[in-house]
Amino acid sequence: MEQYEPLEIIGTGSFGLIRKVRRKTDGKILARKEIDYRRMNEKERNQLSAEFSILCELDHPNIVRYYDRHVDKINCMIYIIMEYCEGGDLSSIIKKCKKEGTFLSENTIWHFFTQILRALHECHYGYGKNKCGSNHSQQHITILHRDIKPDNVFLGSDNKLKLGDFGLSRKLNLDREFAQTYVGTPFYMSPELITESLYDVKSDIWSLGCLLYELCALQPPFQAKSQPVLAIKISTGTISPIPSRYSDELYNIIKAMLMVDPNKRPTTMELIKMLNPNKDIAYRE
Ligand SMILES: CNC(=O)c1c(C)[nH]c(/C=C2\C(=O)Nc3ccc(Cl)cc32)c1C
Repeated sequence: MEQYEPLEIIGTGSFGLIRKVRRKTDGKILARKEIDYRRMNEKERNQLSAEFSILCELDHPNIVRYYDRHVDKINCMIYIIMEYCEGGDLSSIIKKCKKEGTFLSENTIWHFFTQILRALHECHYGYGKNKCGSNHSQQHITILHRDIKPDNVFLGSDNKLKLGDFGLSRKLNLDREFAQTYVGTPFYMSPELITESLYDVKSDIWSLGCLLYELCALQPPFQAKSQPVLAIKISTGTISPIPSRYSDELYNIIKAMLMVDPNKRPTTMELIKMLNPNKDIAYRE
């Protein structure tokens, strides 16, 4: 770890904190997730191993780039070196709007949504990049993020959004295999998790719908003071309208992703096809 000069702590991720670091060889600024594995149980250590194997597979402009990992056995620490995102997370951007009494423009919301959708499409239908030397040939893999929320989407130095923190993610070998246990943020928990505790690609789509709703309304679509009441609200799937400043098209996409029946929710491919290319014209790559 002497390769990196530690700088300030910038946030917390799954299992540990996130610190800004400077790579000594070239001065490049990176982000380091620091995990004390003494405090981790067997299940958490397995999940961390899963995160690492997932990070090795992903290489996409809208996914936080993974660089390296180190184990410090003396201090029982694991360090994961990743891309630094100087714009911070979407949660801070939403909080800033609420504080200032402003809303994100529809154009910005389409721009943000398009990028997160591309990242999620890569997770659900991409091909492994095996960047860490594993010898499997490029094959289709399904990666469930399982904790899509504004805190896990970051703004990179290239002004691109990056889906991050795969600390709760799961790689599925079979497309329809379910990840048996649910973890993640209750606000964004999908109805099928409340009833059956099964998680698949359509559960990520639900969370993406919750995130898109929150970009518009500056609050989650389902809120309650207790988890049982929250579970009832989620199971009904009833949402309040988004501010009238936004188009019906935006509201319709949110409603499609928040269908209680997961089979009625669109896939990332169907969403990409629904998006009118003109919606992103201001930011076309
Ligand atoms: C107040 N903190 C920030 O503005 C902030 C900044 C400038 N960067 C971050 C976070 C990350 C960052 O910059 N790179 C990351 C890679 C993985 C994960 Cl899980 C998080 C990050 C944060 C939370």
